[in-house]
Amino acid sequence: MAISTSELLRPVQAALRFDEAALLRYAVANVAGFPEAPSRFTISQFGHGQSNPTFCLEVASPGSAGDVKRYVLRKKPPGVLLQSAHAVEREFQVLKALGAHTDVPVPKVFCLCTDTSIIGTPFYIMEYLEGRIFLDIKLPGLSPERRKLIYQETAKTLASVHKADVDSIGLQKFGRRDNYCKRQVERWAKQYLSSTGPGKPDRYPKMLDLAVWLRENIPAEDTLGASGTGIVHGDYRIDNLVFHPVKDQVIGVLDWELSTLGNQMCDVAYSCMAYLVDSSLGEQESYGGLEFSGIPEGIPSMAEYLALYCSAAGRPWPVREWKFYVAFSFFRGASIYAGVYHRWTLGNASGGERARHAGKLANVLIDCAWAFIVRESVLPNQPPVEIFSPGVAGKSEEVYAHSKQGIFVPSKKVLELRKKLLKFMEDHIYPMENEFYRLAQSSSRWTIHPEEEKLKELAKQEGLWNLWIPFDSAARAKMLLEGESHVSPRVWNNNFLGAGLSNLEYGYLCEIMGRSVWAPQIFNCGAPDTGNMEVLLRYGTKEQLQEWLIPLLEGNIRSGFAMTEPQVASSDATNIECSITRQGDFYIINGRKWWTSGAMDPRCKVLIVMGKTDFSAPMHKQQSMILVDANTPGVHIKRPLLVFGFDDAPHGHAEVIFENVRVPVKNILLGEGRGFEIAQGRLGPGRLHHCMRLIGGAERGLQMAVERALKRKVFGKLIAEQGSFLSDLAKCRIELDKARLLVLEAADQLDRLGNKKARGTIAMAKVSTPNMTLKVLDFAMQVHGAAGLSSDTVLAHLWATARTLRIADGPDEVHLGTIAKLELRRARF
Ligand SMILES: Cc1cc2nc3c(=O)[nH]c(=O)nc-3n(C[C@H](O)[C@H](O)[C@H](O)COP(=O)(O)OP(=O)(O)OC[C@H]3O[C@@H](n4cnc5c(N)ncnc54)[C@H](O)[C@@H]3O)c2cc1C
Repeated sequence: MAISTSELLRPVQAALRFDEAALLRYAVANVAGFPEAPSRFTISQFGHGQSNPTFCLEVASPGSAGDVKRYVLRKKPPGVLLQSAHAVEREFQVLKALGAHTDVPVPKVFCLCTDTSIIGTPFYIMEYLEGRIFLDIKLPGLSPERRKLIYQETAKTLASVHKADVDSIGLQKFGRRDNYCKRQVERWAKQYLSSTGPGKPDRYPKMLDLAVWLRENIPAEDTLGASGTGIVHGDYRIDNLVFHPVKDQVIGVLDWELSTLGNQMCDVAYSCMAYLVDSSLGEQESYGGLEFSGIPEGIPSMAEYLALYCSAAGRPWPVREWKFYVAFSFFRGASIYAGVYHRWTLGNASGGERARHAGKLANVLIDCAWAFIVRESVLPNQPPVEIFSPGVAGKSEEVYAHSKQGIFVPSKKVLELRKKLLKFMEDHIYPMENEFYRLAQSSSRWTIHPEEEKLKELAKQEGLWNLWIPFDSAARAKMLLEGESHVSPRVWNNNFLGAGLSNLEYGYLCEIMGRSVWAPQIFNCGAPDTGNMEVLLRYGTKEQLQEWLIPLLEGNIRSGFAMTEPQVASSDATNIECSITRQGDFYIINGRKWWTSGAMDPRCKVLIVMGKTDFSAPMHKQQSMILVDANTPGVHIKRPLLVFGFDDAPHGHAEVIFENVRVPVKNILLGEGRGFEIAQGRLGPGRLHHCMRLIGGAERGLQMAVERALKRKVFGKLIAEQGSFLSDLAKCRIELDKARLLVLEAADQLDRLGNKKARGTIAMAKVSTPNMTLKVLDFAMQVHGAAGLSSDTVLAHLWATARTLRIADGPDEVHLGTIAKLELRRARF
């Protein structure tokens, strides 16, 4: 459980007492609003913390009916101090700048006193923050959901500190930014030497070796002093944060004694120390951190915490340099604890008797550094993404927030986007449909209508571009690509990584795009591009992202997904026969695919091909996915396939032969044998996007049916006045709204629980939505009479598309099998 700020207060230690009357006179004169002749003035000391002694001043004004004001005083410790340590003047400076000019949560500072005649040392007075402090990093007594929120907030707050622009808040001279690590290694090495040795506590030789290793492994980025530099807090830990008394929100970052400017990744590594070592002072058997003692449910792993930080701060994933930063943190900690221990031997450690253990702890940290250095791997190559899903906690708060209005109520942001989208459809898409159809039925059908590219630019300008990208996938790509000079600034400036929506939020927008078969691609939200981009966002390497994802995000190229083969039942992908065989630095692909949607499009430049890299491996480890440049020799586009006579030009569904196609090894996605894993990641959201679009198609059909029925008379009455019409209309509305709710529920589950756990509901949506859409469109066609079956209305094309989706992305029977299997499993347990 957390402890409240006031619970940390203790009587002042005898060695730290000072002249209270002098302080009172000073405070009255220098702190605005400080009661002038208080009826009560008491001082207590915060019992937590080791460095600068910190006190609570309680002041009651006369006649104020017992109202007590609280302030916090922080001072240097008495006695001889190490040079540059305990710099309360610097603490004051950084708190003042951050408080005045940024959103970083810090206590307000009132005055700094450098006159040592008042209470013996310099001090400053600041705001007292009543809130919760989590002294135990395991957060006992909290639910997993709240633990996750507390750690998310901790990572985000550190990112907010690091994002402060020191040049514009007057802190540009607060420290040097270049060569920070190099200078820090020397500083703490020197400090260690001055706290240990002859006549002082023993020196640990491994510490000297550690200094050598660090000097030899300083990251190249350290010399640059540009990106990744700025404010470094220096002691950023969860117990230096004050959380709001009720909400899981940081209201104050404390203890800025070690703050400076420099390489901020040092700060991040330091804030991860709790995962690796328990550095609380005390007599203990083991000093193992969370990774050793077990990470309590809800608390993210170190890699996840780091990913949260990198995402919030917009920093690249530090896989190469992480060993240095962590080892440096241990080194610095060891030097600090050696200093604390030395001061204890001299009798002036502010932490009192607990400081007797600091010497031992310093040596533990040195051993931990070496244990970390010799680890083979310290971080996954790519940041984990699961932690970005809102989780149960996000959901429960969301549900609570919405409970006054209903669960599926779109946010203001979504409503605004929806309004814009509806207008765009009215102004630009519906009026162009006939024109698009005309070209698609002409001899130039496999070319792009010039208006399409113009509308794409307009959609970008309107902020209606790539709305499908879920925020967690965007976060991973940002981490991998941020700072890469050859990524066009357009990607960042124009929100090409989406609007930060969840799948649920996208659901409200995608269905509007689904009202016209031409719309999704105008917003770069069409299949199969979205599924292919999702694969790259989730599983691509940095190089793959640069080569293929960026042009796809920009809408400069299109893509295809080649899995289905004519000669085998492809609803069971284990049957696939296409071979992907390694030869030196290349893979050779041989196989025959069909229904590769989009492959006829002149802009289609890349295909994701699924095939087998190892025919002898276990069933689900045989398949791999590989990126194939569509212009590679041996890729033969044979013919477009027709769906009830529609060839869907200029997009098309192609039969493609792969004949000895040579593809560089770097094009493999995720690794050999990982094809099924990727398919799971791709198909979940992709299937739901189809369903969302179908809801829109059904909605348009229903609207057209009503409009027709209100205009056309049969046997003396409007169709809308016929009883059979009314009853069918009502039934269609019921079916449509049922399916919509199921799709939204599946999207919500996808956000909260992930692909695997949401698969049952996704399967239900995937079966019910095309079947519902077919019924509604059939009704609309019936109301239109023969016109409904012609190409004079959009109904026939919408119907043909809906019919394909009882087969494409898995036939109904396969999804029904999934639902039934889960149902039986539920019954058994
Ligand atoms: C318009 C359209 C676009 C497409 N786009 C693409 C694309 O871009 N890329 C791509 O790779 N593929 C694409 N496909 C192909 C599609 O994914 C496959 O058609 C689908 O997976 C089914 O495979 P299949 O055709 O080989 O049918 P089969 O596997 O031969 O199945 C035939 C039938 O068998 C029955 N069946 C299957 N499994 C079961 C079961 N477990 N229980 C009971 N009955 C069962 C079902 O009735 C099923 O329809 C597209 C298809 C269409 C129509």
